[in-house]
Amino acid sequence: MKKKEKILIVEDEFIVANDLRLILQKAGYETSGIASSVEQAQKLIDQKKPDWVLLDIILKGQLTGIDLARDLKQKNIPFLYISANTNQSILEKVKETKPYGFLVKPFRERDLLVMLEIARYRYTIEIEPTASSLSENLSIEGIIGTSPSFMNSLEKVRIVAPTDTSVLILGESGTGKERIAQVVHQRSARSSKPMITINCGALPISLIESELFGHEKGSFTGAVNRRIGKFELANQSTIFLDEVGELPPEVQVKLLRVLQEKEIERIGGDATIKVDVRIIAATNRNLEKEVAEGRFRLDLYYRLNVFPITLPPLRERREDIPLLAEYFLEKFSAKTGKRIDTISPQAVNQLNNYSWPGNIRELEHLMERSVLLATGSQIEEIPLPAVSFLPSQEQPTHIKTMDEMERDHILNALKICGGKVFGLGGAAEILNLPPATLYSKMKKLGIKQGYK
Ligand SMILES: Nc1ncnc2c1ncn2[C@@H]1O[C@H](COP(=O)(O)OP(=O)(O)OP(=O)(O)O)[C@@H](O)[C@H]1O
Repeated sequence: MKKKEKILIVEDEFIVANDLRLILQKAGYETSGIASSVEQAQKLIDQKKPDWVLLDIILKGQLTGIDLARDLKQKNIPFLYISANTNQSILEKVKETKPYGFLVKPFRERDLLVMLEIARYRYTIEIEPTASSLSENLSIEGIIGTSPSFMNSLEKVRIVAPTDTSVLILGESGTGKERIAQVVHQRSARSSKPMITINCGALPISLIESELFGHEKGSFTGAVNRRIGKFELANQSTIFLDEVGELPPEVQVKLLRVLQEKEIERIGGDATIKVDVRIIAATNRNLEKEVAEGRFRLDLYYRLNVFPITLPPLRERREDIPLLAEYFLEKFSAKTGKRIDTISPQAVNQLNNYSWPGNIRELEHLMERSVLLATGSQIEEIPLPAVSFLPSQEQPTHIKTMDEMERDHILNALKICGGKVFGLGGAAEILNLPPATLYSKMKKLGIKQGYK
């Protein structure tokens, strides 16, 4: 070993912790101390900056080793679990944190040292490519995310971007469709000209046509000047048709004609104008359903759906939440001049447990608000909207009593947790309540256990 690596032991059983310390020291490692709770560990991490962390799962206090692992991931400190707890639901959570290993207690000295050696080897060979692929994502396009589902979409972007093929970007609101459209354009031979964007859902029908194709002076009341439409402006560049699913049928026909003929006519004009435009369209609607229900033309759907790219909702790429949160934290602390560099484990917990109906945009706004509200150097709490826990049909129509509110809130937490009350991923955890308190509240409010 060239330099003595510093290892922090996070373990609440003193005898095991001390044993670990002796084994490590004998093998030539330096120990950065012993912590028996997440809070204590965080202090030691800030003070001693360990190279590795050995992590037990159940610790003193409310937070577990898995909560700390999420924090370590953000700080890029590698870790290994040492625990007797091998219950399947815990292992699932453990896997999500991507540890460098898991040692089952009780263990022999040799088991620990071999696991550590392999983990250190893996870390040194992995850290390089990980850092460079991340920095490529960050610095070239400002696109954050390394989850498999998102990487899959990015791979499609890389393949289609340099071609002239039409692209259809699908995904819920706020998943980054416009951002990805920009990347497609920037990575194409058309990038020297700006991409022209039109939001098909934001214009009254009477204006869309003249927005898209332009009009001649005097062609209708109010057309006091000639106007160049977006298609003409996008000549030799890319046009981004956002919310294409909102286009009214009359305009769908005209759009189809442009795509087929590659020429436009300004309203009130008689000349046809050749245009060379690459099409990127996006929608958060299910276009197949729109076609089936007669709201979207099948022939236009075929024209647009040449190369579909679906962006996953944030709740299906949860691994990316901490990365994105950190990215926005940096962005907004730089913007406001506030020095905020960490997110508390409680707040990380909130981020990880929320359903993100507004996807990346919602996360971006919440991080901006959190930065504005923060008073110290850490984000303590994320101001999540309370009502989004309520399914829309249960939105309050009368003023509820506090008991009713509490009952609804607990029922919703239970629903999200699949009826699980205590333990990891249980309602007590996401409500930040001791299980006994939650049980007594449930009893008082008449909520039966086993509710799903
Ligand atoms: N991968 C990403 N990394 C960093 N920021 C992102 C990423 N994807 C999206 N964003 C940011 O999230 C916000 C929402 O993205 P965008 O407007 O592209 O979503 P959208 O799917 O087009 O939304 P809508 O359907 O509501 O128009 C933007 O501020 C964008 O810059």
